[in-house]
Amino acid sequence: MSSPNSSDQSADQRPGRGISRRALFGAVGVGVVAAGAGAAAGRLTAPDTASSHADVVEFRGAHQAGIVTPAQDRMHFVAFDVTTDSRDELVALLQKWTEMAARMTAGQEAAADGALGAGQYKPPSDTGEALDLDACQLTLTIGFGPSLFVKDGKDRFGIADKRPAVLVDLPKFTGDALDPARSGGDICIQACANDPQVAVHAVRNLARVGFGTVAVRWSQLGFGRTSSTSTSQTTPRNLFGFKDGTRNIKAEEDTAVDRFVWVDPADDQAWMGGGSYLVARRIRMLIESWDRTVLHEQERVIGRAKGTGAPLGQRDEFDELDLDSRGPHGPLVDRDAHVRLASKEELGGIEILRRGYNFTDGSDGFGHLDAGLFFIAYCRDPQRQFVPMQQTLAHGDAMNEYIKHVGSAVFAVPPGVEGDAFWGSTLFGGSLALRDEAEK
Ligand SMILES: C=CC1=C(C)c2cc3[nH]c(cc4nc(cc5[nH]c(cc1n2)c(C)c5CCC(=O)O)C(CCC(=O)O)=C4C)c(C)c3C=C
Ligand SMILES: [Fe+2]
Repeated sequence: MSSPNSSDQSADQRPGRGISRRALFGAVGVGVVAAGAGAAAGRLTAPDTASSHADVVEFRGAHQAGIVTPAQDRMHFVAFDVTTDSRDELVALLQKWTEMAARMTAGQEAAADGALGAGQYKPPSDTGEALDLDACQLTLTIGFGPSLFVKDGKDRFGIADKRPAVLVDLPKFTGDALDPARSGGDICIQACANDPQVAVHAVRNLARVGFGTVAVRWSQLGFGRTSSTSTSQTTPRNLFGFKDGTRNIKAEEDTAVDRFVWVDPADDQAWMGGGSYLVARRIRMLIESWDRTVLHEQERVIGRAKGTGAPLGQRDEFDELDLDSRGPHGPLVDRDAHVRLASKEELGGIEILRRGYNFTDGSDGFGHLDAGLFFIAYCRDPQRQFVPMQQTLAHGDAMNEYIKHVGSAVFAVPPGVEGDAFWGSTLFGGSLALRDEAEK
């Protein structure tokens, strides 16, 4: 597996990277800035390292960052509709976005001297709310939805024959209560960072320059990662209070990552080689019902102990999940327990990489919290991995009494950008250098 894009150098120290936003406005000790930024932003869960606000995650690489790179604490996810019919305009935006993303993930303004440099009589080309903040491990990950390729039977941008066969809308699952206004989209961008303001700043600036070419269809803020994607991370908890991500695929598991996450160029469409597929599900958690449920039932539903995260009948979090273990009253892990039905042992060996976030979006007007899990999965083939897994859960999961799927989307996530490539250049052709040449 190639390098997972990770770097612990701060943006200020990186050679040839230009000046970071924070360095521009005066250097303060990193620890001070990190503590201040986290406190001001009301961070709810502790990051794994003290320096996680200053850290830069390398933008360029064989794979996009934000997939197997360590999951950050906050997320802003956005889905766009493309509003132009012009392929050239779309490609120009993807090129512009790539340059902005490379800058912002390095802790720089969206454009050089963007917030103040254009003077008093022009709108700034950086909105400014991240001026004093570090990179905060910002990652920006782009994906293309099925409707970008073909919509209402129309080949919108001359790429219909490049649509991978597995990139189709997900089937309706039993119990789905999907809101079309929170589903689908032509393009998605997943922004993750250890400070919410950094993630929101990135999405806002990308949406701002997209005006006239794309329009925001829906977006979701998330806090408190609900998975670990690296063995260096502790397992966080979801809003049911359970450790979530214990048995997730970890970046260090090269064989599993190659088998279940990265698309092989020979799979179908060569332009997707080194990419992945992203499945997003907005899952409401019926918190009030859950909170009236006794601990024994909560643990039976999940199949793990709430305190330690250990499989029922075991002692420690990472003890083996033994689905054959039995007690005096039957299987220790119930037949409809979530972890049993979602396990590779029950699903013919299938696995996915989970990278979701908790959300709370106020209340629903009926006295309930609008809270839940913004579930994100990365997989090599959504039809052979996510779909059968979700079909099994939708039919039999004991957890269904306490959750409702209300949003859904699937996107093809192209490989990473290397050299003068741009987001989507393997799909559309061309390079940043060619564009610069043409503009001369
Ligand atoms: C289709 C895939 C999955 C959906 C949707 C899903 C929703 C969901 N999960 C939890 C809480 C937990 N899930 C856990 C494990 C787990 N979940 C999935 C898949 C989906 N979950 C998998 C593949 C696994 C691993 C199964 C295994 O091999 O053991 C756990 C246990 C801890 C862990 O291993 O991560 C919890 C807790 C919620 C609350 C939820 C929807 C709101
Ligand atoms: Fe789960």
